[in-house]
Amino acid sequence: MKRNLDMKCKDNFMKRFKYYKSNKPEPSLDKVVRIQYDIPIEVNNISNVIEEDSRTKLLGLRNFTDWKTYTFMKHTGLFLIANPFTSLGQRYWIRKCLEDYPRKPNKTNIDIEKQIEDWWREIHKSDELDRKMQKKLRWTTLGYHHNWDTKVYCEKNRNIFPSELAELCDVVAQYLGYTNFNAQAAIVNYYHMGSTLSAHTDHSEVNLEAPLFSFSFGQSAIFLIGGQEKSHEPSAILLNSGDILIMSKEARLCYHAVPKILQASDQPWNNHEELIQITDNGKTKYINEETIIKEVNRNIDNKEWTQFNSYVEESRINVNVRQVLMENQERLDS
Ligand SMILES: O=C(O)CCC(=O)C(=O)O
Ligand SMILES: [Fe+2]
Repeated sequence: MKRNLDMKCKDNFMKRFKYYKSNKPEPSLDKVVRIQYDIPIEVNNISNVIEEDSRTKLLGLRNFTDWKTYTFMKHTGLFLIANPFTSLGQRYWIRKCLEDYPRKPNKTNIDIEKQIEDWWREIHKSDELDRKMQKKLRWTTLGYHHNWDTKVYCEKNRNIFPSELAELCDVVAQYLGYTNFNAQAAIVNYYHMGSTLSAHTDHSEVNLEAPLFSFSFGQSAIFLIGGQEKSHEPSAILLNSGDILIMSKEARLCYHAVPKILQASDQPWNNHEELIQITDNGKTKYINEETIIKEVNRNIDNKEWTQFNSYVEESRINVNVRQVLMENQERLDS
């Protein structure tokens, strides 16, 4: 009994999780690392001088020179790129996560209850939005589908990974000096205002050396990251729309969680000066240029954008991308 109590006391992660999850009383944000306002003492602003990549424009990103990148003193291998997306870029990615990614053959949490071919179309098929079905979507998996029971990936449970998301990860990986990153699996998480994600580590991938890329859109979140044991006191970081978090090296296998979703202080997806048409731009690795130009630019039209806007006004979307295989490995069974 006593031992049990001691063990529980050592779970500093859980203690923090409960503190930030609480609604009554609301947690203080004083100790949350918030890079939005000024540079807190816990982080270092690193400047990465790297040649521009012509693909940034196509993917809704600003030029590398405008990116603000931070490392964390207490968390080696953890990087935060503060929203490098333009407003139009955010709109494009939010729309992809809602309209395209939950579509079959991709898997969603709704599958066990009902197979829905096209979730976004389904919830909008009558004049009135199906709010119940809208709220039901909690995750979608892409590429190698994460198996939530066995935690094992397999070839039979794999679909083509979206080319635009592979291209986006390739650009961010190159920016950080990872020249061989290959996006092969993703979980898209959908959070509503009361949603949480409990403490876990992501260790199903064969390749645990490759970094993990996490993109956040819509409402904000308190993100907790600790060490490889739950006894480590975690840090709380505010993640805003457009932020990219990279878990690499020591941070790759650390416990993390989302105890709270917070109302965003602004809407970077609705900054009208940044809704500027993109044009032809040079070499790409995976995507078809014409397609992406068309798909990005149609979001300038506020009418086309309305339904997606309503969704992100009360939800957060997180896209969590991993490389599964070792370098030069083509399949799990090879
Ligand atoms: O929503 C987040 O920021 C984290 C999601 C996550 O950790 C995961 O999908 O494994
Ligand atoms: Fe995770």
